[in-house]
Amino acid sequence: MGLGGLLWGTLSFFSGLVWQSLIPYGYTLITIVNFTYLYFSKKFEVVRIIQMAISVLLPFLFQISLGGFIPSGAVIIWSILSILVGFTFQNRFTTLRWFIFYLALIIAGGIIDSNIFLAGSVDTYGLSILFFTLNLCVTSTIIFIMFFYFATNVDNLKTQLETLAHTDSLTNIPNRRHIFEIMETEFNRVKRSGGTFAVMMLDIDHFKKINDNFGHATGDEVIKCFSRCLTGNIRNIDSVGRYGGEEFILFLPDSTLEQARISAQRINSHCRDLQVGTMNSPCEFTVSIGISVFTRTDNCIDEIIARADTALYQAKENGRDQVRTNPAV
Ligand SMILES: Nc1nc2c(ncn2[C@@H]2O[C@H](COP(=O)(O)OP(=O)(O)OP(=O)(O)O)[C@@H](O)[C@H]2O)c(=O)[nH]1
Repeated sequence: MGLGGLLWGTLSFFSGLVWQSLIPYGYTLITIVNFTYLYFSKKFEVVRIIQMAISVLLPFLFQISLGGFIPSGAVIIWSILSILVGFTFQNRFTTLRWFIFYLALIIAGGIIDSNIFLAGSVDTYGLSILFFTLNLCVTSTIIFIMFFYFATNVDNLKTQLETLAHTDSLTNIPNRRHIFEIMETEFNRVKRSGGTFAVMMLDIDHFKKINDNFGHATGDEVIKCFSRCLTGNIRNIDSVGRYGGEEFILFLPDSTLEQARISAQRINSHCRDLQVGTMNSPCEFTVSIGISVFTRTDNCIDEIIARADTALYQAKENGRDQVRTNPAV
């Protein structure tokens, strides 16, 4: 766009429109200053607004300086191009607002240029301006709708991809990466502002035997059943994620070791009552749970997870189907 301003300015300059050429040259200059400012300040929002504003307003100013729509018709295409480029670096509804602004300017410009209000009637020149305005509004709206539709599809695809990248496909709960992101954010918040949280590692006991005895499909059903049990037994501020295989992780904000232990025991005993239907006998399962809490000396979330993992290992070593904390309580 900056290059476009440079070309337009040069074209105008050598066509004898010396002072008018300052407007596109000004556009190029502001663009360079704006992007240099972005490079150093990283204030994307400010730069975005300035760039969209000059992209819509300066072509109109250039047009006025040339004497209206007819002598400068092509310039206005510059604006619609800038607005469409807006789709790539801002929200599509923000782009829509800029487009409505652009349409309002075109309509206002067309009406003023046609002289309809001053003259009280419209002559052949005025009529051609009004037709030109109508034509411009219709074609730019059609082009805008096409781009808006395309941008909507891209946005929907982006949302779907984000959901896929964050969700475990078997259980529909956050996957390992996403639960880590959640825990890391909360860890940083608690480290800075104070507070506490607990982390629970949960593992289905002898899951290999379930697979071997009942088949892989029943194994998958057990994982889903356990996942439902977890989501049904947590507060809405807690987060659950599939850590991998038959291992899950529960993140409990504002919880002490004792509170987390009570919650873990509830999950542990609830699992004993669960059954997954199979062709033969129902499949029952138990879980082992290890818990730890945030301490002020922790430097990263992995340290708390490692402690919970040690507690889980102890629960397994001690005969499974039980809850262990680290430190022990
Ligand atoms: N059905 C099914 N099995 C899985 C899935 N992910 C991992 N597994 C199986 O889970 C089993 C885990 O076995 P182990 O790590 O030995 O653990 P375990 O048998 O539960 O033994 P303990 O944890 O010591 O009680 C492995 O056989 C994996 O192949 C899955 O998504 N579905």
